[in-house]
Amino acid sequence: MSAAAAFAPVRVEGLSHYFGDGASRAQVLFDLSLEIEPGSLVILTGPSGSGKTTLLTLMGALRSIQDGRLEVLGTSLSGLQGAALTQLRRDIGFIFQMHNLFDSLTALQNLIMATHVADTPPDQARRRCLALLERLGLGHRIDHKPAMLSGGQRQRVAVARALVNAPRLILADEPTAALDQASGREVVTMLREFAATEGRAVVMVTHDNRIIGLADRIMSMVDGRIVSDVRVNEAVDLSMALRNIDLFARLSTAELTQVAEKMTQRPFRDGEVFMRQGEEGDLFYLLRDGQAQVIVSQNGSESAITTLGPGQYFGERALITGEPRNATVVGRGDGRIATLSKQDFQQALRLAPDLPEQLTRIYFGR
Ligand SMILES: Nc1ncnc2c1ncn2[C@@H]1O[C@H](COP(=O)(O)OP(=O)(O)OP(=O)(O)O)[C@@H](O)[C@H]1O
Repeated sequence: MSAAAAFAPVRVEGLSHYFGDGASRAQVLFDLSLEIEPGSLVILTGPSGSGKTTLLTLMGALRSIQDGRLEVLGTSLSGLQGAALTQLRRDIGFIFQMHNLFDSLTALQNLIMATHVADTPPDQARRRCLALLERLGLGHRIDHKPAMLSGGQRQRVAVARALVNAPRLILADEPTAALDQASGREVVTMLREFAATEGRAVVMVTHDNRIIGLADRIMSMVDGRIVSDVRVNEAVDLSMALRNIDLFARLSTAELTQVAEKMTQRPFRDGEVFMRQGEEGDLFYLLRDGQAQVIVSQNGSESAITTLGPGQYFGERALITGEPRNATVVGRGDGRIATLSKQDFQQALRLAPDLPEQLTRIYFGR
């Protein structure tokens, strides 16, 4: 197992979720798998009702796991209860739309109150709370109660409160909704620094386009599924890798970036079967890290015909010809793979004007 995998703050495998019973039972999350690396600020975005908050509350151990696996800070949440559940929630900082500050306490007291769960010596706790409020531009408001603060100031107190015990994971739902652009960026920049310097992670649900550029990674959900998963720095990297692929070599930088943004990248484990001979093809694969073995079965016997390495691709033939997969491809060792849906792949090919002719030559020999 790689070091990153061993310490993933959040690991989701085959997670599904349902609301309601009997005839009104509705599935809202569909077989999600993802891993969040330490040190990253991840934005979860997508249309209303796509399942973002449901996923976030599952990660926060605020709902029971129904189907699949979810590990947070190394602890599996299935069946977790009692003291173990309380302990885990203490390691998580929550920032929700309803900030739940205590109305009868001042900003500073709200923060100090939150430090009580962590057995911090009172002097130290007070100093830390003051420094955080100062940092969030609330140094002159420490003795104000929530009713005397603006919506944006209340939200910043809630952010400070989530950070005060230095949790290893922060889950935030629309933390900038009540803030103007400058304060929104300030809050998110602070969360990002927090994630990066302490090796922690922040997962944030947002519709706020003004802050999306601050994320390390952007996951988009539609109808309970993750439809794209882009590591921001990696998108640039990925478009460089695409440029080296003959199929895409004629695309402009802007077009390559567009394609890269539609790709999903994820880790894979030794032995994972990416595609099987005889099946219909629905994805294009680009190997980012690690190796993959191409196996062809003929007359009942299997032979490994080649091993692919980083930067090499597979799966294009079935998407172009419409024929079933002509080989099985299996991951060898742990690695990372990027995939593109059939529809996005075909759209990308259409961007290169003379490509269809070339492809006909290559794949149909005409
Ligand atoms: N407690 C509940 N009981 C029944 N259905 C629910 C419940 N909570 C959420 N849902 C449904 O689950 C789906 C996903 O909701 P969720 O709140 O996770 O979406 P979201 O992407 O966070 O939306 P928004 O951006 O509007 O907050 C929606 O169809 C919603 O109506």
